[in-house]
Amino acid sequence: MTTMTTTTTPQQTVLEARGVTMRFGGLTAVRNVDLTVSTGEIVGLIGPNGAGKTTFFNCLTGLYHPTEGTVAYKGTTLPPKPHLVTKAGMARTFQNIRLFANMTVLENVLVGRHTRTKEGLWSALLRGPGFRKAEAASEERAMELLKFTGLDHKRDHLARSLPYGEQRKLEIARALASEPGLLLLDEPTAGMNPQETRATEELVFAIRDKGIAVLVIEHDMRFIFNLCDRVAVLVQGEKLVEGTSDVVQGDERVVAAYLGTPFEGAPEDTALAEVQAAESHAAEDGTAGTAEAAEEGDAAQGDDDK
Ligand SMILES: Nc1ncnc2c1ncn2[C@@H]1O[C@H](COP(=O)(O)OP(=O)(O)OP(=O)(O)O)[C@@H](O)[C@H]1O
Repeated sequence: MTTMTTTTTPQQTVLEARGVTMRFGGLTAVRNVDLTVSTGEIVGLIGPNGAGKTTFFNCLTGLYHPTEGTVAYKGTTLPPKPHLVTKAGMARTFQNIRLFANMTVLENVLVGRHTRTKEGLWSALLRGPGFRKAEAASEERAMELLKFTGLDHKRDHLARSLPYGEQRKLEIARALASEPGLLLLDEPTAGMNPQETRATEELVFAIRDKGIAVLVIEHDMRFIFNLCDRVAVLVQGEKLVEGTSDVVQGDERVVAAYLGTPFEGAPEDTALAEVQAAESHAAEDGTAGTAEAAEEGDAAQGDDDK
């Protein structure tokens, strides 16, 4: 047996979700999901529509109180309260953009800094005197983030006047304003054209290079497989597969889950194998061509065409 020597940089676990389950009445949207994200990692969370991805994000970020399970950030279990989760170091964007539409680009980022200033959210939104004082100190950092996301030239534009792709970038800038160690992105390229998607890919790599771990939900598979060090696949609330992009792309269960087609070992497959075995047995016995065999053969052909 050969011994393999690996050189790995020590990684810190940033996020550790254990046995997360979320039930809505009789519906279990997320079932017993474990997931870890470490420093320096970009992890993807994929799955068909309704698989439970956003519900899982909501459990991680305190919007939902999971029915079972725990969520820890850098070894400390988080209370299910969004502002405390953000304060601890986890920030997120939303599937449906949630900006302050009538505030400027700069103001949106400044509001995102409220967990890192002494002023609270209401003071930031109402722009009280305390906030104005803190604002002066925060502005430099906010401008750095606008530059980083390529929005510095739009600082005084109202958020609602930005094109869609820039609104998504602004959401990311605002999330970064809370100085997170982990950024959760919910469908960051939804509605983007291919150029904007590529730019977002570059932006996520740059965020990772700044030492911020990233967990991203996305339906654009090219984006996910280009970007992620590891991908977890949720299907009907359960984690079906987790691995590198290559492992996930090569897993027939994932393809089957997306296409709704049977895979090797699936019950439909066993039935098909039984039909084929019966057919060849009939052919050996010289009974091929009977009505029964023809019917079974048609059924098998029908399955193949699906
Ligand atoms: N607040 C809620 N109350 C009841 N059911 C909910 C709630 N939120 C989500 N669900 C249900 O939980 C399941 C998972 O939904 P979720 O939005 O998490 O899936 P998703 O994987 O994010 O889907 P998509 O890719 O379409 O965004 C769905 O059946 C959904 O209808």
